[in-house]
Amino acid sequence: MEFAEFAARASEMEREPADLATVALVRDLFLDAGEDLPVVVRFVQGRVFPAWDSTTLDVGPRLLHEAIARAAGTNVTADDVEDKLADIGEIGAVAESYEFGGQQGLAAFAGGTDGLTVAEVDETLREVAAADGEGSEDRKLSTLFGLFNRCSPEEAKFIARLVLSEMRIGVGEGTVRDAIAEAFLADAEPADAEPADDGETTDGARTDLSAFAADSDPEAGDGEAKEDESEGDDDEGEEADESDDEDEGPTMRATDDELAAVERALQVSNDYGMVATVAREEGESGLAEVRLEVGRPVQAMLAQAGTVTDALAEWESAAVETKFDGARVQVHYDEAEEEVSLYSRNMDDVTDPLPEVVEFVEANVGESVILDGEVVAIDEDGDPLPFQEILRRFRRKHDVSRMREEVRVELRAFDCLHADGEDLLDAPLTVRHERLTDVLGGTGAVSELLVSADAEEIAAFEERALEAGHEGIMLKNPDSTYSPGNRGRNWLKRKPDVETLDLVVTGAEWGEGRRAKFLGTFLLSARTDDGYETIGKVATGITDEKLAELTELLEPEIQAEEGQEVDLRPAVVFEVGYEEIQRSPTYTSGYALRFPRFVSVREDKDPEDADSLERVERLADGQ
Ligand SMILES: Nc1ncnc2c1ncn2[C@@H]1O[C@H](COP(=O)(O)OP(=O)(O)OP(=O)(O)O)[C@@H](O)[C@H]1O
Repeated sequence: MEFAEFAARASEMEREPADLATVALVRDLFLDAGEDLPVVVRFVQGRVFPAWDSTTLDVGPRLLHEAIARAAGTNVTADDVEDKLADIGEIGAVAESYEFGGQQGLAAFAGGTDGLTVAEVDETLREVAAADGEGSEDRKLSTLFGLFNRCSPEEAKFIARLVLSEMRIGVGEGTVRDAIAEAFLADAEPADAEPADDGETTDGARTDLSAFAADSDPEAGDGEAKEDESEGDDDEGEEADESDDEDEGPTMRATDDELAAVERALQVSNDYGMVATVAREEGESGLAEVRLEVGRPVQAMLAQAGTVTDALAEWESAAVETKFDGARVQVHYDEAEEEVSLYSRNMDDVTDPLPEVVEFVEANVGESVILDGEVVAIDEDGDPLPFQEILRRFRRKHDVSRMREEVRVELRAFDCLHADGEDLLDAPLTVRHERLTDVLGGTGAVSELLVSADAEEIAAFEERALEAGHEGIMLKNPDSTYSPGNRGRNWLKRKPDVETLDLVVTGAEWGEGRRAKFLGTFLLSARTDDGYETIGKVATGITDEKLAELTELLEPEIQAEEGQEVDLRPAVVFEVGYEEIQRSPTYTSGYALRFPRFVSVREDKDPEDADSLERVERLADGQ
């Protein structure tokens, strides 16, 4: 395909305000792309390389401005280009404002047969990326100059944007996915036929299916013409239907299954060009065969904020893990090549900055795997250091060995996406975790997993995690599959408590079994003008040492005992976190704390300084 043709189509997309009409334009471009399909699919998204490939052109704005200036003529300087950029605000429009390369460029623009092709642009931009080492700036500059020199203004607009990886034509990942499905999987419908499902259903499905694309799409919502191309709006949908019927000939509509087939293949591969080609050549069954590949990163599954109450309401039980305060890392080990590669949350290659993780994997993993986890910085005692410390290591290109001395890092793995030739994305979390334990068992790098339906047990787990210096806990649906790039409700990062309350301990219970000599569960009360009203119990599932300390503190205050229960003289104040205050007949205050969590003993406070029932009421009203 001639690049002038591509540029003209891209301009049309830029002008088109409606989402569905844009999908139709992209679809038609894909249908006409022939052997350039993979390149065209990447170019509409402003990419030269597939999403999984972190290779960049490594061309800064100044170099691009120089190249444009040179091609624009002897009387134009990079400073002129920059002045214009300050006026116009966008490099594509600036590039478009010049006449490049005299007659040659104009001939191409006029549809001359010796015009620049999409394949040539791709090849040239790859040459730019490959220029490395001494003199590479000059080589990049002259290669780009050569390219601009052959451009019409419209072509130059898109070359400039491609160099900076932003097409600004309102085509995000959701649009490309829909266009692939419509171009290569959907059946054509007659122009005057009513769609089998009405537009609303199809649009609704698109919105759902687009969840991952909207989250992970750096362009989502950024398109000038279309706010979020993956979100179907009813009005726009209708409008687009009409214009499709009038102007575009048959309306192709991919089914939910077809869209899902494309989406799955994209999630697994992060290679839009390859997926489009497979869809065209082999259809849905070919797409179903697209597998994870060791060495090709996958998008990380993400979490929403949530509470223990949410987790236990949504699932029968929750899989609870420590939330490590580090940086996300995806570990790939190729057994045949004996090669480890590490990727960041954005799929950037971070292998070189983390040699000790590489060494750890080489020493401990004996099969090909893709693991998900976190790298954490730790001190000499093995305790976690704050997140900022890991950042000092994560993207470092220089002085890695010196930094290695300064900041120690370790892997904490929490998921296994692939092991020994088997993709595990569709396996339940608990099964993936078992596989992870097989892979790394005995190394201490596997994140502990507690599956529990008991809020107290979860509170105890959280307390241990916090005591050990971690950020908190993650709550996951034990049956959930791994959905790359998705920020769904299957992974919840527990919201930190909004407030804490300082409450008086007015009762307690002796523990059981090994803990029979410790007071374990504590009855909490809020202060009123006449005394104290109970509001909840907190079970501090902390260490024996801590329980012994609290027992020693509270035992002298015991006023009465009945079975395991004791009455305590109001003397000690606990700071307690909670998720919510509810009205409840269980306690004398008429309120109960949901998911109370012991934070500390307020040694500096007497019972008179504790929080009043009035404050509890105010907080409950304000929730
Ligand atoms: N056990 C774990 N399971 C999953 N993620 C974990 C775990 N421990 C730590 N994490 C980290 O927690 C992140 C999610 O929560 P967090 O709020 O810290 O991330 P963020 O980058 O600030 O925000 P977000 O990921 O929500 O955009 C994950 O991306 C991962 O890096």
